[in-house]
Amino acid sequence: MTAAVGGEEALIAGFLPALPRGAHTVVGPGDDCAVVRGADVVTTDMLVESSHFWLDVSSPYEIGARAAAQNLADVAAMGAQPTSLVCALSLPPGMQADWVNEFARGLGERCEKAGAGVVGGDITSGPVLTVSITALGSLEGRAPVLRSGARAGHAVAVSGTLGLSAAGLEVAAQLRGLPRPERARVEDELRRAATGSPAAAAAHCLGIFKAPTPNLSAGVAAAQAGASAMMDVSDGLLRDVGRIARASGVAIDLDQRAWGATPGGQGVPGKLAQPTGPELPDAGSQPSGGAPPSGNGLPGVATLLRRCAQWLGVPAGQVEARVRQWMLTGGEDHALLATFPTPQVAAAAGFQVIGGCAQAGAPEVTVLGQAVGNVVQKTGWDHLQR
Ligand SMILES: Nc1ncnc2c1ncn2[C@@H]1O[C@H](COP(=O)(O)OP(=O)(O)O)[C@@H](O)[C@H]1O
Ligand SMILES: Cc1ncc(C[n+]2csc(CCOP(=O)(O)OP(=O)(O)O)c2C)c(N)n1
Ligand SMILES: [Mg+2]
Repeated sequence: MTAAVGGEEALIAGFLPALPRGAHTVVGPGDDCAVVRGADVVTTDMLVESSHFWLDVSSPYEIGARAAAQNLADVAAMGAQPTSLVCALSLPPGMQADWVNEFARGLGERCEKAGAGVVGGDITSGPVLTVSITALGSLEGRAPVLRSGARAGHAVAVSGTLGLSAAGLEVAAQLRGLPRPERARVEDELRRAATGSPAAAAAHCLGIFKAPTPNLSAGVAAAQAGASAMMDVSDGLLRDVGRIARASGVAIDLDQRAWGATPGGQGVPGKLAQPTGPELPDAGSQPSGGAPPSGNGLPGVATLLRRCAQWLGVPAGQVEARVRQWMLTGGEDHALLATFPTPQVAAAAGFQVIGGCAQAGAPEVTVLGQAVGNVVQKTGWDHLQR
């Protein structure tokens, strides 16, 4: 049944039961406004078909989950506890009511897990599917963790994964380029892939692209531990590190821990993504089939990305450079990026240290002391400059 058949009211009545009420909700959906407690921070992010997702790749459940995750990560990045969210949907002609119900289920489940209610929204029609979310959160009496609090001597650290969504986007693009029967065969291969195989890595990255799983509780943990600055990585690590550096008036140098290698270790020289520039050490030569990335931090992420690169057919000599590019410039895993007074404080909050802050001097962001232009061509995503 298309969403149009029962009209707006029937559609809304159909999916409302899938939406969590939330512990901070005084008045939920159904009136002109919701009334919520705990609205110290507010953020909004839109997702637009073909700019953020493809309807032939992501399920409605995944698009709902992703819309929630992207916005909840912004709340967490202030050191706030997400409390509530409103969701506006613009539906293209012919959309099925079941599609909207599944979207609501994905959105609702992620919000419920995060402790947030879905307290209202809007439905309209338009040429492409558009989702617009506004999320609110409570600081629970703490000061917000801004982008501007990093100081010279502070450690730079992340919680979560880097580069998986960017690699997953390439998997999605490769699938979309296949003729129909071949695509079905490859999708089946991804579904059945054996643990530790390149296909399993590709399937995992594709899953993160479709519905990222940021570690939302790390936001409050970082704030409680004394994080000095924080944001979520949506546009790419180097680009977003630059935003903290500029807001705080510090210089930030990242080291090889950012792409899963050991600092000062005997890295095997790897090729850069560009033909020119100095060589950086790679993350060593963990073979595919090594330990799974879960619980293994950024080195585990690099291992997974190497396997995904293999599945994508990246030539062996370019794999290390591609893994580095994904981890340094890929956004949308929505990892939390924070600075802490010391590396020990960062580690105690569950963050992985990837660099440090120094007195400002140009350039603001360097990688092992090198200008980022020597390391990658683009630092991240910009909707208006692609
Ligand atoms: N249309 C807009 N009107 C007002 N402020 C905006 C608009 N678009 C973006 N901003 C603000 O600019 C800043 C940067 O936006 P953005 O890069 O989207 O941040 P984020 O990655 O946290 O979503 C944010 O503080 C955001 O609120
Ligand atoms: C179909 C498709 N193409 C490309 C991308 C890649 N992409 C889209 S937006 C984006 C960066 C995040 O931007 P935005 O949604 O504006 O988040 P914000 O910075 O506002 O948090 C990236 C890497 C994608 N997710 N989907
Ligand atoms: Mg935004």
